Amino acid sequence: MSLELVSGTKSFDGLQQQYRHWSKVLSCPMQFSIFLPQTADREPGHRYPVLYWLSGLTCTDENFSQKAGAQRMAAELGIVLVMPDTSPRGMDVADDPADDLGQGAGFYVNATQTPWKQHFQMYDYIVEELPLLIEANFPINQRRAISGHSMGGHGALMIGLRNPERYTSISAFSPICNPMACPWGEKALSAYLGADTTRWEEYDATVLVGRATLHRPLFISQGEEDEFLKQQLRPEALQMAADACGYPIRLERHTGYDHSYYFIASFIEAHLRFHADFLLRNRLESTLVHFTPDLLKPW
Ligand SMILES: N[C@@H](CCC(=O)N[C@@H](CS)C(=O)NCC(=O)O)C(=O)O
Repeated sequence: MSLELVSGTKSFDGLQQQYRHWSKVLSCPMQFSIFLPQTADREPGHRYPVLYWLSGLTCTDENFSQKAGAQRMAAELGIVLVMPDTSPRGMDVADDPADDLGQGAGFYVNATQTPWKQHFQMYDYIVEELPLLIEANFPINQRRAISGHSMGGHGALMIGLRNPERYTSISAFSPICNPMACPWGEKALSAYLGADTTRWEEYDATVLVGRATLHRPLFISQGEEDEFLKQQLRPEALQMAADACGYPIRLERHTGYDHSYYFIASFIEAHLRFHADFLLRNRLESTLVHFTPDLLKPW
């Protein structure tokens, strides 16, 4: 798979870049942003761990890179940031005039319904295709963490809970915690997956938390003045499900903050430091909350 450099600029001694590539999984060209730290005191051949960031409704690969101010801490900690787009795009790709369906609103699922299924395979793109591409082309190791915002927070929680062997740690800002039971989720999951709600469960963090056999460190930040909190996000549903099955989650609520990137920018340092604690450890097993010997691998 070849990569085409779209733009590049120096930031905090590292590089902020955008690339285009052909996605076999999504059957269209895709763009992603990446921040590559460049730390003078690291030895030649050093390989960095990666944080994947999934953005929310209406976003592209650029919202986080331009608004969150994450590069300073990523440079200091020595973490690569990978920021994919939120859906397949293009004239030939199905779309909907609403903000919460179609292009810019892929919900990180593999669609099974017409007209979406031809291109909307974002789950496979984020879990399989993109990491392969990143790991083949950049100086990184195979330690991955995942985070995101709103629809992307849903994506990060759902993907992290389903793939604990792939990610050292999971975090989210203002995530859609229970998409099966909120208007955004009901609309998207019924369009992409059809009417059978048992298929929706594999994409709902509140359901998945109860099915997890391996617990990763999980951190959520939520603003109390978030305009979508009560109707769309429902962190209390996830907290209840996690408490019921003994999955430890750290849910921090912040007075006065809303749903915007101003909130993300205010707390991104805490999330990067949280992930660094696990990404930069010597062995993955030290990150396990519940020790499961079968899944231990040297890193
Ligand atoms: N327009 C949408 C919500 C759009 C929105 O708030 N998007 C968030 C993610 S859910 C975002 O990150 N927007 C882009 C930005 O603030 O840069 C609605 O009101 O239903």
